[in-house]
Amino acid sequence: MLTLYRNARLCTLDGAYGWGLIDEGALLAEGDMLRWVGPESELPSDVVAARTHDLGGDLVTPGLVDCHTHLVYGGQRADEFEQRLNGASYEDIARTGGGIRATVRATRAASDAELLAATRERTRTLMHAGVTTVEIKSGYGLSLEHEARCLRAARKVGQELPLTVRTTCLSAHTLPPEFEGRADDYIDAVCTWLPQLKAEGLVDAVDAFCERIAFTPAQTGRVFDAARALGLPVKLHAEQLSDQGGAALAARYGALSCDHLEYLDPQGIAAMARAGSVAVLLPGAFYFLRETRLPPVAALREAGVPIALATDHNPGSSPTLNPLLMLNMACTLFRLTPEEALRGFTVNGARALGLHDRGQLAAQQRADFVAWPLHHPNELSYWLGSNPACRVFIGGQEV
Ligand SMILES: N=CN[C@@H](CCC(=O)O)C(=O)O
Ligand SMILES: [Zn+2]
Repeated sequence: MLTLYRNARLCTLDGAYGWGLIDEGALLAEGDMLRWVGPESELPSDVVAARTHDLGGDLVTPGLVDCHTHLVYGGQRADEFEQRLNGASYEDIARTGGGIRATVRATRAASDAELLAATRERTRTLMHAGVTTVEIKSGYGLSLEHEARCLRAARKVGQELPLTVRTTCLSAHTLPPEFEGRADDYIDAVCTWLPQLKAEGLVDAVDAFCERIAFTPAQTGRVFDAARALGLPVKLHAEQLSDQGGAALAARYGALSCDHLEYLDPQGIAAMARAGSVAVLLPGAFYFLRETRLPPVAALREAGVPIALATDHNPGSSPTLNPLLMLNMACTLFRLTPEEALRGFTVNGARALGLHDRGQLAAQQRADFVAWPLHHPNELSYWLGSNPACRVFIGGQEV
């Protein structure tokens, strides 16, 4: 059954460059896939659509892809925000039992129902802001039982809501207190959990935090070996607070993406370019932690590394559910162009998840799109902190 969506100003992002604007455009979908995209005047004359939607002249973009989030957690960390404003650093707080470990305590204390309800609410907020595909990481459970609970909550939300949820196992996020002084033993344990979590259908990818306050490159490599043995793709929190050579390591495993990257060096960039890994930049965390070291955007561009953006929603370093604010911050803080920012939150975000059937408006792409009451796509990164009332279509259905 064909459905026609007409009277739209399309921003297709089709091709490698440019907005791909089509005035008075139309989309034709069959089921959840686009079959034809173009000017309404060129719609094939033999098309008989069973249903027609008038999009009222709105700007229509591909659905947003939030490719890096930590949406499953208990509690919040406003107290640490206050501590940092009184002089403590993110690393100081982490080293004294706060930070990720504080959220691990709150997550373990939350019931299954509370975790599910909180995750559902956060995901729903993102969806109504234009997100049609979201990645959700574990990483605040840090035991087999609690990591499984977090990943189940993410999977359940993907079954309950119409958007696509991709799950990532981030058990190597930080060392849980019961393994204090035994980081290698903890990594051994994580490597034994992965087959069980995968067997339950809970894991689409594997991630780790390679950093002074988390795991070494050698420990990260062991997690990646275990992922590779299971045929699972990897991603990495790399070079956020220091240069550990994490991106180059991840690239050797063909990583889908390396994320954060403020301290990425030229060797890391070259390795990512060779491996085809996406650079996921996270302006929310950069802003919220008041980082000063900028990710090497110009060098990434020059090397042809695709750049994606994400909210990185988490309670410690990026407590935002506002994708358009991330577009604005990527432009103002990282000097991305508005077009690069939108590509980062659509087609390149999809690539960072290994998905090639979404992120552009073109035939054979999913019918995931957003109708915005705006005239030009550069406004998506312009209206600072406000969210235009958008209409979100996932698989051709308005949500
Ligand atoms: N960098 C590591 N992980 C998260 C923050 C975790 C936290 O502070 O709770 C991030 O992506 O920013
Ligand atoms: Zn993260």
